[in-house]
Amino acid sequence: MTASNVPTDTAGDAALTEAQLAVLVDRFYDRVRVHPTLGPVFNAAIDDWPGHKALLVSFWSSVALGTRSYRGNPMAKHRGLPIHAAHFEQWLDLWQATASELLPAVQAERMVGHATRIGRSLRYGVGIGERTRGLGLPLVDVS
Ligand code: HEM
Repeated sequence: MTASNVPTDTAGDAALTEAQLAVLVDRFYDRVRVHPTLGPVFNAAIDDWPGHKALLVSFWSSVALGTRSYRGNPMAKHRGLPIHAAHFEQWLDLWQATASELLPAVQAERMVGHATRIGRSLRYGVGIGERTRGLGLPLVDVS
């Protein structure tokens, strides 16, 4: 299904469709590829962009639509990548901007909510969660 077939529901109360997710993923990763700091990380890891996009559509349709089509281990995939906390913020900013442009506000908000939660877990998983900023207590660090 092409972008022109995607139903436009400006009220935002219709159910999100896999076609909408496919357009979101397509536009998002086109932007990621040319992003000054995200691009180099992704372009070094991904050779097959159509394959990556198809995988991510199945991931997001499993998350947002409950299709259970995705099989994989995102945590393991992100470990070992040269990712910093700033990458997660930039990733989320771009996701939010792209979702807001393409989806009705309610759906965009929902997709940003999913990504924020998953992103937080991934950050912990790759060892750059909030806790790595320290405990925030007035203790002397003897490590
Ligand atoms: C909310 C934030 C994020 C989500 C939900 C997310 C989700 C995913 C998913 C589902 C995959 C596919 C895993 C698989 O192969 O089964 C993936 C792969 C990947 N992600 Fe993320 N990701 C996020 C943030 C980031 C960030 C910040 C970066 C780096 C700047 C990043 C870089 C990559 C790369 C390079 C791959 C491909 C890895 C490979 O195939 O070897 N991701 N991501």
